[in-house]
Amino acid sequence: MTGREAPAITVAGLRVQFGAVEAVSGVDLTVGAGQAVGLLGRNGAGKSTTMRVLAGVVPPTSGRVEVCGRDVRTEPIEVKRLVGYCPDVGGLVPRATPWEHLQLSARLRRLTDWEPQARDLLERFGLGDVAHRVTAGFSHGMSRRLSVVLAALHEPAVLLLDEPFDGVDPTGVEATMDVVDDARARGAAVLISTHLRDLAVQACSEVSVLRGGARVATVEAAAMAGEEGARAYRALLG
Ligand SMILES: Nc1ncnc2c1ncn2[C@@H]1O[C@H](COP(=O)(O)OP(=O)(O)OP(=O)(O)O)[C@@H](O)[C@H]1O
Repeated sequence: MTGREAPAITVAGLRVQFGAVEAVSGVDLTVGAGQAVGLLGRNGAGKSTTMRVLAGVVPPTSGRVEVCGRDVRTEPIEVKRLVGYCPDVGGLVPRATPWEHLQLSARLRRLTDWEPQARDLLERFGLGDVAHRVTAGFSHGMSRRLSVVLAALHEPAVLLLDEPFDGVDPTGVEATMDVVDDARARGAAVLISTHLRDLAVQACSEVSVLRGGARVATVEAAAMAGEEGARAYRALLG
């Protein structure tokens, strides 16, 4: 299968073991080009670990994980090139400014003509005024916003957003929704892990629910909306 024919994200029978802890014990997931899928589940369900495997940060213990047809195990550099990843925590250098983060990211990815896109993203996320301030003093929401900006800079084929809405105010949420919509419009695949069910419904076409490291359901996002969706979600959480 060539990269062009493959789904943007393929996860089949993923297991991840950390010593005695089985963080992921059977996740299957497919995200096609132009699709956004939400990952829901309780704390410790395995959402971030699944994201980390897709980002090439954590190796799978077993299973098949591919990004645009590239195996995360055998083609990690190519996978990192294809993916834009907003981790759930960390990832920012306290002594560096947003602009320096963007410069570094652009250099590592050998991007050219990236500055207009970087300025546009910083403005959209309300970070224009702090572009040259070190991130050490950033609030949680500001750091989240910058992490989304960094994930989106190179217009990746696969956008992985882990808790992008956590502690983010409504304008930041709106900017993130725009980034997701833009990504889908240019044919990228988006995977969003969040505890905010309503925002997952808003951003995504499908939602997968993880429980105890395994996928228990994949449903149309609309099925998770409102009071009825809340009941359906609670039933899936067990
Ligand atoms: N590096 C690690 N070493 C040991 N255990 C880990 C490690 N990373 C994750 N785990 C464990 O794997 C399980 C799944 O964690 P994960 O962070 O993937 O869950 P999550 O669904 O993202 O949770 P949350 O919603 O709280 O962010 C948890 O039991 C966690 O303690």
